[in-house]
Amino acid sequence: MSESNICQVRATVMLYDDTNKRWVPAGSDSPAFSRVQIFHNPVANTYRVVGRKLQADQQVVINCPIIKGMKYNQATPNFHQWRDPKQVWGLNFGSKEDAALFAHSMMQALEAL
Ligand SMILES: CC(=O)N[C@@H](Cc1ccccc1Cl)C(=O)N1CCC[C@]12C=C[C@@H]1CC[C@@H](C(=O)N3CCC[C@@H]4C=C[C@H]5CC[C@@H](C(=O)O)N5C(=O)[C@H]43)N1C2=O
Repeated sequence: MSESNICQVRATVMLYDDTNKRWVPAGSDSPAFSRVQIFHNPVANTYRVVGRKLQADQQVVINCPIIKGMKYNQATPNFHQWRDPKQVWGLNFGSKEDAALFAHSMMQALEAL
């Protein structure tokens, strides 16, 4: 099924480690930038956030469905976060413009679900 890419930004993808009450970089332990995209599947009308490390290995560090009614928290102009059933995701954006672009697409997706 073809998915269209509705936005693409640079961000460090983080997960909140509830046990130790701290943020850890998603994927291997190097907190490096990833290319984070929101994909839309128009047939199923589903959206998901996919992030791949910008480094050579292109490791997928996030592949998270956007769930109807999800709360997207813009904690600061550069750091946004949301909960999924299992964990809390955080995006530390490379720029405030990237953060605003991603938030706009996320809001569009949440409104369309
Ligand atoms: C009801 C609910 O779920 N509330 C959630 C938030 C939420 C609300 C509504 C809908 C969804 C969600 Cl997810 C909640 O509050 N959560 C989710 C897990 C973590 C946290 C809990 C406690 C800590 C205290 C401090 C605060 C925090 O984490 N930051 C402050 C703001 C930016 C600041 C920026 C960057 C990151 C990079 C590393 C660390 C640092 O800068 O060194 N850091 C920070 O310190 C960041 N917390 C949270 O956000």
